[in-house]
Amino acid sequence: MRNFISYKQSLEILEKIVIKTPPIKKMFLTNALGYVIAQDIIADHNSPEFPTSAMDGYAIKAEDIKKEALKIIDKNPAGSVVESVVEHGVCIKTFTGSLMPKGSNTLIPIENVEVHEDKIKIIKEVSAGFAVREIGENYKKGEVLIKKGTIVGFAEIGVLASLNIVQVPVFENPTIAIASTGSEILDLGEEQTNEAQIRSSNHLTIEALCKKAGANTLQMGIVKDDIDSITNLLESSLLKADIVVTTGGVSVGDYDFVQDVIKDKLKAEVLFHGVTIKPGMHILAALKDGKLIIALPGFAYSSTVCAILYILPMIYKLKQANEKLPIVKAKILQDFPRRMPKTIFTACNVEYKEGIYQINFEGKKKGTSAILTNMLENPALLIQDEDSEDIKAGDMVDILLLNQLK
Ligand SMILES: Nc1nc2c(c(=O)[nH]1)N[C@H]1C(S)=C(S)[C@@H](COP(=O)(O)OP(=O)(O)OC[C@H]3O[C@@H](n4cnc5c(N)ncnc54)[C@H](O)[C@@H]3O)O[C@H]1N2
Ligand code: MOO
Repeated sequence: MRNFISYKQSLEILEKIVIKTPPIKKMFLTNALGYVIAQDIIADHNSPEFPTSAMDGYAIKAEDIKKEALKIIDKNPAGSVVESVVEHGVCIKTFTGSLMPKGSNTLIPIENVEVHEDKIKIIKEVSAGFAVREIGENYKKGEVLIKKGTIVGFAEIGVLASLNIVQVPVFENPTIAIASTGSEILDLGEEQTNEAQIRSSNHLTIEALCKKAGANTLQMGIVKDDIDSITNLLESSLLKADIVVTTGGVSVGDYDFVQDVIKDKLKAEVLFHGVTIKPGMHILAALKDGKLIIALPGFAYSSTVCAILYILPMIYKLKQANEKLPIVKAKILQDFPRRMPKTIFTACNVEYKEGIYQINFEGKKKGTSAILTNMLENPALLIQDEDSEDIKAGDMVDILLLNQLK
């Protein structure tokens, strides 16, 4: 008899394991999108470095705001450094992005003045320091701007560019090898020769999930339920990848050989085989030569849910990203009794309405763990803990937002 463990225990085991992490490399800034920053990014200068005008207007001394007229003594376009100094009774025409001229501390916008020949008359006053961007307004020298572990997105690209960081230190993305097992499954385009054959979807669903999470993927192919073929497939996968994912062949059937290969042929260290979750109870995780093997059940919904619950967090861990599964609270719109003493993940529809997430089950099909179409459109997974009560309409529940997976 296998020893089934709880979902929580299975996560704790994976949290603790030590696997080889991919190395750090430098990437050209615009290619770094989606990678994880490998060190804190610290500002090496103040931004702006000098008081800078935030509007088009006239640089003045604040004390002159009530003066009858101020003489325009110079023009100060952005990108040049004006030599003239603002003394009492004068101003310098200054533009958005120009450095404030020496002696000035306030910018009076052009809308607030009347110009008479070489003089301005202030018709609407502003407070001292108006429209002046102070030194370090954006960031100060020594400030940690981007933390190690952050995924590079559009804002990070912009901030790195402003720091003139051309080569960004990032963690190499992990490589996931995906292998599908099953004598009945056919790859895309492969000719069907009997009625019992079905198209394999698992390998492509898992590849899509892994790629979206930023991992490199290797399709290792589809093999029949045969010990030697599965052994070869796993051995070659382990040489090439950080994590090897298989689907099929992990339950109790006569032809479920994946578990035998992992345990008896590869002699891998089994971390767990069997978790009290629905779907995915037969999941097996093992370590071999510092690499992780995760064998998922064959059913399409089971393997997809398990890939989300187990593979994605491992990718985040290997990439060393500060990333978590998007689990939020939602209001459930119908009663939902507890079906079994397991952690259950049920596909539902999610909508953001009246300031909260709301879930319903309209159009969701009931049946086995083969139903992947329940994950189309605006899906989420309702999470029922192992020791939870029956859910009542209107309760706030935990859901995993599938369209917000990284
Ligand atoms: N007597 C028992 N039978 C089953 C049990 C059990 O505890 N006792 N568990 C059931 C559960 S739960 C699951 S989940 C499945 C898992 O079985 P396996 O991991 O061994 O998977 P297979 O038997 O190989 O396949 C299951 C199902 O999925 C289809 N499949 C397989 N590969 C793919 C693929 N790449 N793409 C799409 N679909 C695939 C396969 O044709 C089967 O229909 O076992 C239950 N049985
Ligand atoms: O493990 Mo199965 O995936 O529970 O249906």
